[in-house]
Formats: sequence, structure tokens, C-alpha cells
Amino acid sequence: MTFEAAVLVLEDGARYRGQAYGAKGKRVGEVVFATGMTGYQETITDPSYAGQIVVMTAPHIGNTGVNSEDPESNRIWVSGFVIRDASRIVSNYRAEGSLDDQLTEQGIVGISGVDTRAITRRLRDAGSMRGGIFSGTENDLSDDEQLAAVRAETQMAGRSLSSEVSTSVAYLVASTVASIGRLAVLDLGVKTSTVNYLAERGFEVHVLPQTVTFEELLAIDPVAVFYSNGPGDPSASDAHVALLTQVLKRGLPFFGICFGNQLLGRALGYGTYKLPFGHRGINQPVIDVQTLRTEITSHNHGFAVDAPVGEISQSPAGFGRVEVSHVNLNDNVVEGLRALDIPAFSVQYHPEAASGPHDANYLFDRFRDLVLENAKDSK
Ligand SMILES: NC(=O)CC[C@H](N)C(=O)O
Repeated sequence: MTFEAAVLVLEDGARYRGQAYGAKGKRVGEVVFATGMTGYQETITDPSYAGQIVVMTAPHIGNTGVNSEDPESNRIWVSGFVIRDASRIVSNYRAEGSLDDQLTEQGIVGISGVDTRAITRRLRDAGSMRGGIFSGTENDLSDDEQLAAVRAETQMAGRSLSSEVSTSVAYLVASTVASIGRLAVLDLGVKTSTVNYLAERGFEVHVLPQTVTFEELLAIDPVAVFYSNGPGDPSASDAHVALLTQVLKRGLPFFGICFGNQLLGRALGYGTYKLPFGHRGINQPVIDVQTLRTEITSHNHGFAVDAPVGEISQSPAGFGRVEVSHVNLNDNVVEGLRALDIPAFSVQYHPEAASGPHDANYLFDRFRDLVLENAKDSK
């Protein structure tokens, strides 16, 4: 086996030399770390990672190869991929190929053989920052040229990426049980398993492009509206917030996940802010303040909602009382919102848990129940 040199350069000037993994070339983006010990396929195909170079803290990656069952979308979305130890063999009964080959086929530049613990410590202390992976001829650039390329990359704060990941045409995923009506899903980077869970709860899932207007959304005659996860800074998504404001004023039941939670926060009148290094992993403890049950949950977010924890506040946008429904027990970050006077709620984390523990699946039931109750009330 021959190894080709590669380097990861961070915007603060730190350099980590390793070997090329996947495609060769240059990729710049925001460098973040993900702590899941399993689920690398779900991670790299999560559209929320668009614009980000992901450092896996699990030290050994690629051993189960890749299959066609686990992807969360139809392509790999991470800008770049950073790992410690690349498995030299693929060993799993479901494997259809190797991760290295798939990264190469899809043009995803990666690096292996770097000290991912040292990189993670740096990002944890200094915060997520821009970086670049350079291999092939790009590895021949001078240190200064590489650093200049990294520093020329757009900052994640203020960045809008929905147009890069959203579907361009609407499509339908039929309910797999007795239908309870049509659900309008705004695709801001939706994951396959989320759509499947919604279909399993009885929704005829209409996945809509992120450019959809309120009139087009109403034209499908939805019983409820859902906003998905997705990449980018929620403060740069004014049009989606304006659309949601109309949805809420109309009284349509609403559920949002991750980016969808941040946009509900904004529509209710709260601000959002960038976390220093975010939450990306599958073992984050979150308490549901209603049941006082702690869930171990799957996360991938770099921004959060700024709403008062531990008290019921009035929506600054005039939608009545709002409760922070879920709180992260590691750092007290807002992990969910529940409007008490309109049928709307959301969570910052991933109840679809792909990958991750299934503790939070009940939230899809909660949404179905909210929709059914709302339909009864309006009769
Ligand atoms: N997974 C997501 O929806 C992420 C939301 C947002 N882009 C963030 O980083 O916080």
C-alpha cells in the first residue's frame, strides 16, 4: 500500500500532516468534531454537514464499509473528512464497498493518520474554525498559500446553505399506515429516516423545496407543517422564518427538528447564537421538562436558540406563552421549544436518531397526537 501525503490546515495556522483518504485535492470549510462511536455513513450523508469538514473522534473508521441502506440522503455532504486510523479491511455482512472508494467516487477529500484528539482539543478550546484539507498537487502549495485559501473561505456565521441541499422539486412519500392527512415538509436538508418516521405515523409526506411560498404550501391542503434539519446559520434564513410566521398565524400544527427548532425560535421572536464548538454526537443528555425524563440523544448543531430556561416566557412575536421544553444537561443549552397557546413545538436534536439511540422517537408520536387533537378541536 502506498500513502500519499495530505495536510489539514486550521485558520489559526495549526497544521496536521497525514495521508490522503478518499479524493485528492483541496477542500475548505468549517472544521467541527463529531463524537459518535458508530454511524459514520449516516454522519457523512446528513445534509446538515454541508460546508463542514468533519473530524471523527472515534479512532478507527471504515471497518464496516458502506452499504446502500444507511445513507440519510442520496450523496455525501461533508466538505471534507478527517480521521485517525483508516481501516485497511472492510468487514461487515451488509458492506457493499469501502468508505475510501466511496469518498473518492463522490469527490470528497479526506485525510487520515492525524491526531484527532489533538485537533478536537484545539477546537474545543478555541471553538470551531475554518480549515482546509490539501492533498495531491494542492499539497505542493506553500504553507502561506494554503492558509490564505483557508482564510478566504466564507465564515459559517451568517451563511445560508439551504438552497444547496434542498430538493428542487416537490415529492410525496406515502403514509405506511392509515392516513391522517397531508403533511407539508419544508426541505432544508431533510434526512431520509425523518421522512420515513413521519410516514410511519400516518402522514402523507409532501416534501417541498425551500423556496415554496405560503400559497403553494396551502395548495396541498396540509393538516400540519414540518421544518427539517439543515446546514447554515438560522439568522440567515429570514424567508423561512416569514413563511413559518404565516403558518403559525394560520393555526396549523407545527413540528421542527434542529434547524427547524431554530427557525421556530426565531418565528416566536427569540434570537439565535453560535455555540463555541457545538454538539455533534450520539450521547448528549437532554431533559424533557414536562416528564422530567432524561434522554440520551443524537445531536448535530452549531447554533442554538436564546430563550429563557426554567420559566415560561411570552413570545416576543406575540404567539402567547412559550416553554423551553428540553434542556441539555451538559451545558444548559435550549434543546426544545413548546408553544402553550398555539399547536407548535420543536427540538434541537434528532429524534430520528440516525445514527444514535432511539430514546426520543416518542416526539413523532407527540406530533401525531397534536395533529389529531387539533383536528378534533377544529370540528
Ligand atoms: N442539524 C441541523 O439542523 C443543524 C442546524 C444548524 N445548521 C446548526 O448548525 O446549528
